[in-house]
Amino acid sequence: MRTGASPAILEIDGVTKIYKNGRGIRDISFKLNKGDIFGLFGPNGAGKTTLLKILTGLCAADSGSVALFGSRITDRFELAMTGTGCVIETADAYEYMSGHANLKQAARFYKDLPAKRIDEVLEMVGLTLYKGEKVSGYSLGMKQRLSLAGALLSSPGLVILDEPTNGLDVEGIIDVRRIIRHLSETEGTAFLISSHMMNEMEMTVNRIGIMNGGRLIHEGEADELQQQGITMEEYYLAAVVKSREGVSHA
Ligand SMILES: Nc1ncnc2c1ncn2[C@@H]1O[C@H](COP(=O)(O)OP(=O)(O)OP(=O)(O)O)[C@@H](O)[C@H]1O
Repeated sequence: MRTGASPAILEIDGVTKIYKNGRGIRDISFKLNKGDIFGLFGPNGAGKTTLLKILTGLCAADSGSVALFGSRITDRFELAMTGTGCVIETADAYEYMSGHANLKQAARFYKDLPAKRIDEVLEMVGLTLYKGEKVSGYSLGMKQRLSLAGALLSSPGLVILDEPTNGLDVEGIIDVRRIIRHLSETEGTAFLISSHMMNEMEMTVNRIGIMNGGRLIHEGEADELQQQGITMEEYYLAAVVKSREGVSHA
């Protein structure tokens, strides 16, 4: 059971970012606690990537605040990002290097990382057999797994994943879900996972946020829906349709 006393791992408060074309995200607020697996769902263009980019410092919000592990990213970016692993959009790996060599390169950014950690994360994502092969010969799914391995290198308390099952086959999707659940249960790692493929993630998340048209139109516990006897997909479609009707009637 989670207590309200422990500090939030991630706290987003009133985040707004509007691009020059008038689109973007408005007034987004929610919190993540230790071990939470938060699924951020929404159709294409809902604003998920914009939010994740703000959370990881890739772009700045117009207003609102983001705190990671109690530190605001605008005040103490490096401190806030310590303990956060992320994969935003397709991660770039050096194609001419092996998977292992790529991770060795990435490991240089972290102080005091034990050498065996690289093999540990490769094992977690099921790439041990292929670790010596050049990334140029990897499938998209293998590249996704390598990105995930990179995000796990520093044993982060929060992992942010943008569309983590993109390009994965069924087995790969099941593996990614297994890794996420295992780390949440055994290490208390929190995950923020954005996806427009709700059915791929609904068995993994314990909390859901639904974005549409730049707004968070629903936020709550995943099992609330089970108690109501509706699937996450049914709820999602109803929420998105309702918010569209709200906009068109406004
Ligand atoms: N750099 C940009 N300049 C102008 N508009 C942008 C920019 N990036 C995103 N947008 C717009 O902001 C809105 C939110 O886009 P965003 O990429 O965050 O959505 P998304 O939910 O991640 O969608 P997808 O699943 O397609 O990646 C969209 O209307 C998009 O067209």
